[in-house]
Amino acid sequence: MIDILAPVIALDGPSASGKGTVAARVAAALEFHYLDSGALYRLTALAAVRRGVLFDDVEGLTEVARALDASFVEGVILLDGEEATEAIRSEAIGEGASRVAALAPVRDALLARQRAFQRLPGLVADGRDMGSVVFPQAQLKVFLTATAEVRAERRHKQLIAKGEDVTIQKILEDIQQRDARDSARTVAPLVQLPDARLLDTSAMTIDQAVRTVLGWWETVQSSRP
Ligand SMILES: Nc1ncnc2c1ncn2[C@@H]1O[C@H](COP(=O)(O)OP(=O)(O)OP(=O)(O)O)[C@@H](O)[C@H]1O
Ligand SMILES: Nc1ccn([C@H]2C[C@H](O)[C@@H](COP(=O)(O)O)O2)c(=O)n1
Repeated sequence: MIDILAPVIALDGPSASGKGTVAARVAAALEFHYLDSGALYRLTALAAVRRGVLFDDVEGLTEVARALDASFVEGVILLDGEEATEAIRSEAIGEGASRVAALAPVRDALLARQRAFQRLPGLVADGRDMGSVVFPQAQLKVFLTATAEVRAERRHKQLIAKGEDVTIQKILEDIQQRDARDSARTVAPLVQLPDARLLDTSAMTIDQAVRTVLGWWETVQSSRP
């Protein structure tokens, strides 16, 4: 059951900005639940590919999202009962996720599933519309970003470590294309909300970013009546 009293920290930001890494660490430090909302769009894209549903088939994609058999168990992501943790991280599935995420009926189909993560003692949620649509009542909203060049470098390191052969230039182009699509779409676009705090991690370590969010959370906590 959803616990609407459970506090929410919403972290939104562009691709490869580090939101997932920071959100997971903040959640671990506070012993809060963690929602990786991008994983749901990636799972929808992967399930669509596996079922032969095309990315321009809105009805088909909506049905895939509605019927998504996905679970998150201690960092392991299952799709149809099989591990999909790594499979959803490919650049191709990221691209597909960005396309399915632009469809309003797909987003609607995934909304209740995301809100069900709001449980005591609290939730840290990362994505593009955590603070605007899914948890507009979040006690702390953060817009976490970094320059496209820094993000491309970070993603490049990540992919090289996984043995993928890809150039920084290609990653930078993909990131810029995805930023444009995620920000320009009409439904739930990626924007920095007026009530979100800006965290530019271009020149920060992961630890510094995590400490900043935890510091902001303490401030929010201490100013609550
Ligand atoms: N402040 C930082 N300094 C250096 N590397 C970082 C920093 N933050 C994140 N990283 C690294 O950048 C890479 C991308 O981070 P992460 O996957 O958390 O980004 P993301 O915003 O969740 O991406 P996506 O939106 O594509 O899921 C990871 O390898 C992570 O370790
Ligand atoms: N709340 C969200 C989360 C993700 N998306 C889209 C945008 C991305 O292109 C794609 C994959 O997300 P990532 O794993 O890179 O965070 O899903 C969205 O529209 N809304």
